[in-house]
Formats: sequence, C-alpha cells, structure tokens
Amino acid sequence: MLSKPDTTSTRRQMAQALALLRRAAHPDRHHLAWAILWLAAAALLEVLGPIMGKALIDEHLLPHHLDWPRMAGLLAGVVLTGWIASGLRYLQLVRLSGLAMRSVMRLREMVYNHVLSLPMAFFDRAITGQLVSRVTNDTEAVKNLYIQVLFVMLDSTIVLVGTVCAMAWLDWRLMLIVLALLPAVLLIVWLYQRWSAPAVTRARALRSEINGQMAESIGGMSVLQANNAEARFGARFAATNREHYSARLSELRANAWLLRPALDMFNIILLAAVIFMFGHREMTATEVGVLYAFISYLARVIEPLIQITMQFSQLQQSVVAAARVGALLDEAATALNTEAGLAADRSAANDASVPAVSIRHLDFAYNPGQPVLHDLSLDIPQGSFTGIVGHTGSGKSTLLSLLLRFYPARHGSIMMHGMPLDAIDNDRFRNEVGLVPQDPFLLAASARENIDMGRNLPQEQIEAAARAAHAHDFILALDQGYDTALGEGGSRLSVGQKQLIAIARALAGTPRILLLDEATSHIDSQTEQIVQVALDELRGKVTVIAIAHRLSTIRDADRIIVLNHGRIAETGPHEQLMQIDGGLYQRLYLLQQLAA
Ligand SMILES: Nc1ncnc2c1ncn2[C@@H]1O[C@H](COP(=O)(O)OP(=O)(O)OP(=O)(O)O)[C@@H](O)[C@H]1O
Repeated sequence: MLSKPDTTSTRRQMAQALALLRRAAHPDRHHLAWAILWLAAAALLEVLGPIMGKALIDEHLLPHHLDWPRMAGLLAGVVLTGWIASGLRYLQLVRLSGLAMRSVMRLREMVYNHVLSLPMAFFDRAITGQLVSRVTNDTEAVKNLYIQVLFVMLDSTIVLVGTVCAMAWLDWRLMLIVLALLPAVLLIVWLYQRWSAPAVTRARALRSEINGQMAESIGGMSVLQANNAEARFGARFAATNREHYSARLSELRANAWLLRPALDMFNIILLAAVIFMFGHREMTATEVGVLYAFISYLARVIEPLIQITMQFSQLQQSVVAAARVGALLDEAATALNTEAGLAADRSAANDASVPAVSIRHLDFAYNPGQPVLHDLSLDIPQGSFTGIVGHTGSGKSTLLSLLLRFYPARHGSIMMHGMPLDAIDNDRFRNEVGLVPQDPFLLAASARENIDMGRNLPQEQIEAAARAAHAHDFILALDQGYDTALGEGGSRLSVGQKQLIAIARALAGTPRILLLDEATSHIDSQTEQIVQVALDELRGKVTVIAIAHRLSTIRDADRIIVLNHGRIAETGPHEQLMQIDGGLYQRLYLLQQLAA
C-alpha cells in the first residue's frame, strides 16, 4: 500500500537528499570547488558584456567619438565575454556531469552493499521490485540533483546576484524597482510547489509500485497463470498505472497552467516597468547606454529565475528519490553485540566437549504478542546429527533462522561452540555455519561458480565438496564439466541435482555446523538416499542439524527434536520416540508410512 504523500516532510527530505549528495560527492569535492569558481568567473564575464556595450554607446556612438581601436575592443569584449562565459559554463556542465555519474556509481554500490548487510527482518516487509527501483531508478534520479542543484541552480544564482549588483552600480533606484518585483516570482514558485509537490511524491511512489507489481508477477508467473489470475493482475496493474498517469498529469498541469504563463507575464511586466521609468525621466545621452544595459540585464535576471523555477519539478522528484535512497541507507544493518564478543571466552570455541549449539530459555516472536518459540532449551553435541520435526507452523524454520542469526534472539540465549551467537565475528560465523535451504538458490553461472559463491576456493576444495555431496559425477557428465553454465536458477538441472549442488556449496566452506532446511522435501527417493549417504559420511566431522518433513531423512539421526506449537514436545532417537504410545513423533511417522 502506498502511504499518503506528506508535504510537511519536504524539508526533512531536502536535508536527507543534501546529506546523501555530500556523502556521494565527497571524493570529488575538489571538482566541485573548481566548478563553483569557474561558474562565478562565467557569471562575471556575463555581467561585463552589457557594461562594455553601455560604454560603446555612451562614450563613442552617441557623442560620435569614433576611436576605432577602442570601439573594436569594446565590441569584441561584448561578443567575447558572452562566448567565453558560454564555453566556461559548458565545460563546468561536463565536469559536473562526470561528477554526477561517479556519484551515482558510488551511491549504487553503497546502496547495494547496504542492502546485502540488512537483517532478514527487513526483507520480511520489503518488496523486491521497490528495492530494485531504489538501487536503479532512484539513484539515477539523484544524478539530476547534481545537474540541477549544482549546475542550473548554482549558475543561475551566481548570474542573478552578479546582474543585480551590476544594475545597482548603473542605477540603484531602477535596480530597486526590479528587485521589488522579484518577490512575485517567489510567490509563483511557492504556489507551484504547493500544487505540484504531492503529485510528484505520489508519482514516484506509484512508479515504484509499478516495478513491484511487475517483479512480483514475473516471479510468480506459473502460479499466476495456473490460477487464471492474468485478468485480475492486469486490472490491478492498469489501476496503478492510471493513478501514476493522473499524478504525472497534475504535475504537468501545475507547470502548464501556473508556472510558465505566470513567469512570462512577469517578464513582460518587468520590461514595461523599466521602459515606463525611463519614459518618465528626462533622457540624457548617457541614459541611453544605461537603458541598453538594463534591458540586456533584464533577460539575465528573468532567465535564471525561470531556469531556477523550471527545475523545481525535476528537483522535487530527485529530492524524493534521494530521500528514499537515504532512508534505505538509514536502515540499521545487522547489529552484532561486540561487547558480548569481547567478554566471551574464545578458548571454549576449540573445546571438543563444549556443545556445538546450546540453547537456553529461548523465546521468540516475529511480531510482539504473537510468540512462535517458547522457553526452548537444548544442547547439540559437536559432530552429532540432529533432526528437527513437527507440524507445519511449529517453528522449525524459525529456530533455524535464529541459529543463522537472521533474527536476533532477544529473550534467552544461543551459544555456538561456547560463544554467544551474536559475539561471533561475521566472517568466522559464515565460515563455520553452512546452510542448505529448502529451495536451492542457484545463480545463472557455472557449476564451479555456484559451489564457490565468490569465495575463490581452489578447484580441489570445490571438487572435494562436490564429491562429498555426491554431485561430482553428474557435474563431470555435463558438456563442460564444472564450467557448464547452469542457466537461470539452475534451469539445466533437475531439482535433486540442484539440491546436491547446494549441499556441495555448503560443504565447500568446510563448515563445523551444517543446517539443512527440508533439503530433501522436493527430491525423489533415489536422490534422497544419495543425500542420506552424504550426511552419514559427515557424521563425527560436522554437526548436522536437519529440519525434515520426510521423516526417512532423519530416521538415523542421533537425536530427533519434535516441536509442537513452538515447544519441545519430545526428544530422543527414532526408536525411543517410536516407543511413546500416542506420541507426536509416532503419529507423524505412522501417518507418513500410511501415505507411502
Ligand atoms: N517472517 C515471518 N514473519 C512473521 N511471522 C512468521 C514469519 N515466518 C514465520 N512466521 C510464523 O511463525 C510460525 C512458525 O513458522 P515456521 O516457518 O517457523 O514453521 P515451520 O515449522 O518451519 O513450518 P513449515 O513446516 O510449514 O515450514 C508460523 O505461525 C508462521 O506464520
């Protein structure tokens, strides 16, 4: 759902946008300083032109004082100052455009890396398409801020100030009249902003929503088509798209009906006012030059003002985009308790008698007031094989997510190899704990890259992991062996083969603890047996904790933990649990036997 645009937050958005610009442009600050200096020089030249024109008229043309070399010099000055100012300005535009591109590049990397560090709780509420939009469109829109704020606005402001000073020097009373009319422009801009700002914010939010809907539909296309939901999704998309269209239209209306006509009218009023003032004065010869210079300057006052105001629509969009990028960067990254890390006794980490996992009085809720795990306590010895079973929704995956540090365990404690979970250094933690998820996530890359996952592991280690996962043989049978591209999401492999690659990936990091989240639920019995053999071979070397719906996978586990509504209902090896008459495990097992 889209939130209603809040116009009162504009100032905060602007501050957030400027902070972001400062951060992204920091390495280019010298370029920025030079650009401002050269823009000031260009403005100075621009102001000088009409002064030389005035001198030509007043000192030579009107008094017929034909000093040709000086006249040629002044004429050349009038023409050249304009040209050089344009040239300088163009070069600064190029400089600032380069700066803008580099800043966007930095921003994108910053945002992407930040997204990678965000806790899983963030992704529970994030919408993929909107996040993608943040990293691509919004950062791109920030580029306009550089071009608009730093180039057009800055340049126009410098020209404006320079021109007003030159006018004051020529005739301060006339300058005051021009200046007195300027608040009218501010009023026009203010009205425009009030009218268009909500539409701008809404248009951006809707664009992001469009991306979100598109990504969601493409991601779930099979489900969507199988449910004959094309028409419903099409209608939902059309409604959002139309809303986006009307938001953009209101923005354009504000521009077409208010901004441009009002500014053009203002231009005419200003010109008329200056000519009227001259008409009421006894025009001396010298005043003709002043009139020429004033009329030249009027264009230089009006044009920057128009430029500044015309940028507001784009500027607002960019500020909204920058504020959204800023808000994403402000999302707190996964916080680790470094104090606990310092206090922890690291010697325990290498003590073989210390449990691999030790959980004490663990309570957990995703949302306050809706507990998922209740007062869980258990020890898992190193090198053991533990199965976790239970009805759907009993909290199995939640327990695994907590062991993976995807969510912080706020009530109770989890220790891994004798150290508090949140005290373990991130690299070490990720090296020590391997995960085989329910849906193996494969990259559109080679088999080798899929096992390596950017860790730059040596080929021998990759092959050893593939052998341990019983994936080596089928990988070699692919047309280019380990270099075979597996297609998007591993589309060239069967579900079972994908799962074996995922196991090889987890093992390639030589983890001390291997977590399997229903890793066998999608595979056939034959592949399941291969997985079982692979897991058996790990016994004593790696601590395996496996969630299983299919109880045959964990039948041979040293210990099975049966969860029921977030509590440990039963625990023990298969034979022992089967002895509990009417027990939960026994019932689950017999049910599966019946179904088979
Ligand atoms: N990200 C989440 N945000 C809020 N609630 C969640 C989230 N994930 C799970 N839950 C809730 O927590 C409870 C336990 O879910 P969990 O996925 O841990 O169960 P499970 O035993 O793994 O189930 P299954 O066997 O179906 O995978 C459920 O009531 C579920 O609705």
